[in-house]
Amino acid sequence: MVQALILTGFGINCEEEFAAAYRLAGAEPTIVHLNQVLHGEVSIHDFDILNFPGGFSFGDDLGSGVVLANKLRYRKNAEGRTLLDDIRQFIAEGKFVLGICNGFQVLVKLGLLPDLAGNVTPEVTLTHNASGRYEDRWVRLKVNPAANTPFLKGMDTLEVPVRHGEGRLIISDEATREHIVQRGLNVLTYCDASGCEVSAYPHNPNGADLNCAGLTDTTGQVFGLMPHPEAYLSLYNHPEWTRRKRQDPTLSEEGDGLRIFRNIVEHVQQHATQLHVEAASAS
Ligand SMILES: NC(=O)CC[C@H](N)C(=O)O
Repeated sequence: MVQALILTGFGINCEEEFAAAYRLAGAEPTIVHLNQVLHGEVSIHDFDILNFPGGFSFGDDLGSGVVLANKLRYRKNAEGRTLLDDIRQFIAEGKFVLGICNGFQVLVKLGLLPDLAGNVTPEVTLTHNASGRYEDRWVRLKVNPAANTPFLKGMDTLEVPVRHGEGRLIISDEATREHIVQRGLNVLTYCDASGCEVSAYPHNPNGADLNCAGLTDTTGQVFGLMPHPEAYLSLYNHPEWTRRKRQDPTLSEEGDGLRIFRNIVEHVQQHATQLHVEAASAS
């Protein structure tokens, strides 16, 4: 069974929704306090997908995700390794990392997204919404057709809620912006009800550069986004479900967000089967 490690602690608060998403997608979720990983009681290497849920880690002090990212970058275990060292090895082994909202902020502040140069130096940042306030509502996203990540395979648009105060992506360097666009790493943009990209408020809730709601790294194995797909697992999570179901009784009872979790779980399953077949034919 595909194993998903879900980190919690220090003010992270979406771990149960993450676990529900992976359970519905056919994986086995394990929720673990970050300290258990930092103290060597749990190894990320026993898992296939490493997950950073949303929340208010360290009360958003110094900027959302900053303290948690620094803990991963600088705190050394008994062998003198940081968790960032382990995460880099995890990615090099072909495994997957997902960060949502505060989790996305951690991956960006850590330099794992977009990580164009491969040296985990932060290249972009996420800061306070241009509206100057916390945005808590539903948005629609368009998947970049150039996206090359199993998380978004076969997807075109999706509706999901946002709830954040610091979701504004800033790309201050022109060369970085060009690289991101050329490689299709800006995998999600805000759009209107008809699926047309719209960068104006309120469609784009935070004023993000490139109208960007989510990024991947160059391998497509690391994926982060501001909106919350784990909060739309069932049609009944949506405020308009009664109206929609009345209009179309055949409407699927699955929420749009579940697709992302199904995608990555299926990808890991297929890859495991492929390795199994290769090992069997080699022996
Ligand atoms: N829902 C969240 O993860 C919020 C992230 C962060 N605390 C912010 O407000 O931007």
